[in-house]
Amino acid sequence: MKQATIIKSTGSWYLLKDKITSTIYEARIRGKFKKEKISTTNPLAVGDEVDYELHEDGVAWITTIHPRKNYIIRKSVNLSKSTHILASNIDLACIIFTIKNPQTSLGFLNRLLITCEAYHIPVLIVINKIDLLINEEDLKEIKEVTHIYKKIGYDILEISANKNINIDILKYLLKNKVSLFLGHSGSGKSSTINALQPDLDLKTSVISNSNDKGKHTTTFAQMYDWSFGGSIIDIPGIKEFELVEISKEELQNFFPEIYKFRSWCKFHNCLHLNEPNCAVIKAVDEDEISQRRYSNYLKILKDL
Ligand SMILES: Nc1nc2c(ncn2[C@@H]2O[C@H](COP(=O)(O)OP(=O)(O)OP(=O)(O)O)[C@@H](O)[C@H]2O)c(=O)[nH]1
Ligand SMILES: [Zn+2]
Repeated sequence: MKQATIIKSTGSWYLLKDKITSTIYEARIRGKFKKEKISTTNPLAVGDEVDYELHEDGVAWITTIHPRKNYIIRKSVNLSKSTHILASNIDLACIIFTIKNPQTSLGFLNRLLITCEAYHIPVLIVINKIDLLINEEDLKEIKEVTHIYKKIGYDILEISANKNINIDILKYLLKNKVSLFLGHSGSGKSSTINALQPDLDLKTSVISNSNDKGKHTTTFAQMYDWSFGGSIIDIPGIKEFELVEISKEELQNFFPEIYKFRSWCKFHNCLHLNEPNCAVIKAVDEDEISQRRYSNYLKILKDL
């Protein structure tokens, strides 16, 4: 049986890349196979590992899809109740964060982190544009941000895409992994990708939907290989992740440092608001949990 990775998925046809030869084939799945997976509008997503048979006409027929280690979804635009899998089997999400030009709020960073936690995607926080940080205040902020997130256990790397600072280290961290770049508009995702590999040139594939008289265009995710090993999944239109649907009770599970202390709270259903004998509030008072993170937890909790 031949094995491959899906590198492009439009819902009706796919591109896959053979695991051994790296040959790319147009691929299809049988109708029966499709119907078994009714909960999503697309049975196969970029990143999926599959088995296939190559037919004489050069078309690869997908026979099996391997279990996904993780995936990200988006609510379908047309069918509000169903979901659409955007990508799967992601090894690393690179969150591009900036202290200034533009200033990325910690709230925004936290929302991306919560989403990655919920999807079980490992994260690297990349602080870009460090060439701009020259005044005392900026340097203090970068030190504090680094301290807060390192203490929780997140990996952090300072870079400058434009001044080529630490790009070699980033390359090393991305090598042989399937990654995803997330961040605010203007944070420097494209610049960073360009610094890593100038000739990569992510092309946004726009395909018009023939049922819609060509008016409607849809963009699809696609996987591109790095020349240094590994690949990046480009998902047009997900400049920023939306917060996944989570309940008030679940939120704390996605703040690793709150999750760590919760079992010592007096009440098993403690939300760490103002309950008596709350181990999380105590940890905040003792500076074991960052006040800024905790405040943001409360804010997100309130908004849920
Ligand atoms: N000073 C400085 N500017 C940078 C750096 N990286 C990116 N920029 C600038 O920031 C601006 C935005 O960079 P982009 O790479 O387009 O940002 P993006 O995240 O891809 O933005 P969207 O496509 O809107 O999501 C550009 O003017 C870049 O030149 C850096 O390391 N230092
Ligand atoms: Zn508590």
